Amino acid sequence: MALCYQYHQLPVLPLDRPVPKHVLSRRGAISFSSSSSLFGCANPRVLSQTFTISSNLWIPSSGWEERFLERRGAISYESSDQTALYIRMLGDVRVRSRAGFQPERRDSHPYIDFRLLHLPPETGELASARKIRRLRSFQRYFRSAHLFRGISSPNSLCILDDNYSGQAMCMLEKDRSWNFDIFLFDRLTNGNSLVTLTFHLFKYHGLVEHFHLDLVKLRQFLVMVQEDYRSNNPYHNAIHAADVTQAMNCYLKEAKLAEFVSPWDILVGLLAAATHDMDHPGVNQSFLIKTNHYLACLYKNTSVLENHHWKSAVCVLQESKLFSHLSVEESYQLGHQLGSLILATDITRQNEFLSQLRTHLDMSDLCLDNAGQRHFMLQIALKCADISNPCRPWKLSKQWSEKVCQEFFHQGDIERRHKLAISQLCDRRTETVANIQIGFITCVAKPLFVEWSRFCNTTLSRTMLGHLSLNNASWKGLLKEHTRSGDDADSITRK
Ligand SMILES: Nc1ncnc2c1ncn2[C@@H]1O[C@@H]2COP(=O)(O)O[C@H]2[C@H]1O
Repeated sequence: MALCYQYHQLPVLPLDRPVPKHVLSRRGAISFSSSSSLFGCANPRVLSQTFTISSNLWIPSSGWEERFLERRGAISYESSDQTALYIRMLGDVRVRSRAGFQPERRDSHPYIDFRLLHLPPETGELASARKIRRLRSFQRYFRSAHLFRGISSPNSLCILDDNYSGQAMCMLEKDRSWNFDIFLFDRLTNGNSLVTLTFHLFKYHGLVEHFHLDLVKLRQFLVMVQEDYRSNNPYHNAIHAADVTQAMNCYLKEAKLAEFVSPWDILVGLLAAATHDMDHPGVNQSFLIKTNHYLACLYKNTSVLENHHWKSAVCVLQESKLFSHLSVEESYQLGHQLGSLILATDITRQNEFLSQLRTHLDMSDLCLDNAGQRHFMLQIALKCADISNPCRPWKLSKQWSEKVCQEFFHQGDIERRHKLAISQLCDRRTETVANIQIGFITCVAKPLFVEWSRFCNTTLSRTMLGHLSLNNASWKGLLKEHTRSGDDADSITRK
């Protein structure tokens, strides 16, 4: 069965209509057959002129190939990769036809316009769902357009926004607190935690002055990054990126690193944290491989997602022109080091990094005034930040655990529905959140954080290990309770 992966709204859908020659994808993403010469940067603004949307499927307008090819001049691509000019996936669909649509407040939950409830009944459930999705896209567009221009919402709730902004600013004063509640911060910033936090950190670290950054371009860049995360992913969304950026900032301030890191290291570290999961589709690599997704083909089944996140980041960097004043060599180094950090977050490479770190610590041979070794420690720091959620206080950690498992189980549901082999940890009928957490903490998180604590030897690194043990114990307690009462799998996290 031919499968087409729908980005904005899982699941995989059987293709029930002829597909235009090179176009394989649906709304929210565009892909091309691997043999196509049309690998290029699918910029939403270009695509909205080039394609029309019909029944949720992108249909090319006449002359689209020429127009699309024109765009290739502005695309970044690896000169070493002959076939693969990079495809920037379409992060959003701009729906422009809804004049008079009033924006409403949005918190970290998906936006829903409740007037949809009053639509005539014959529109049916599917049509309503589609409209909700389109309105949500519009909301994102509207919100970002306002952010660009610094315009606040015209309705009365902007008074509350000011109030919330004040509270968010108070939170930023404790930007290095390990108890930093990123979920609350996201609500207080009206869903803009990634933009607000990263913008603040760039200013706090003096990166704006040091690299002569244009503040407007910086904000536009961060808005584009945030927009490229998919808000309907329970876990791999912009709040996760903000959480990782906050953790990375804490780690950059750890004495052993802080003594040596340069403004350049801080710049690359924060950029990598903010962009490290850009345009994550909410499914893992094995899913992309088994559904013959074009990204798997493009990146030859190796670090497929991480390569995609990196290339998405580079595209947005270029589009924003934030670093257009850097020399060719500096720009190359920025892209290269960003890639090396993001690629290190591939969890399948965990042992490779862990054993290198162990060896260095055993030999006490880490020399952080060497740029290469500093970069290695930045890779480790980003890896730690990426999986730091089990080291947060229980109230925060539990939420992340539920979200990541929700994403796993959603993938498993799709696989079951389409009679694909259900990926490890993704079967809600056999797995529980508690079991997954105990396994993840024991086999993945603890070994890494033990070494990290050996390296840092600070209060923070010991605090993280403390939370890790407490959280593990809490999950074990929940599991025991669950086993005694014979509850169903889902109820285990409700307790
Ligand atoms: N709390 C958690 N429980 C289980 N797996 C996790 C948890 N946090 C992170 N992960 C996994 O660690 C992976 C790190 O890389 P990814 O973000 O691609 O995907 C992440 C998840 O698969």
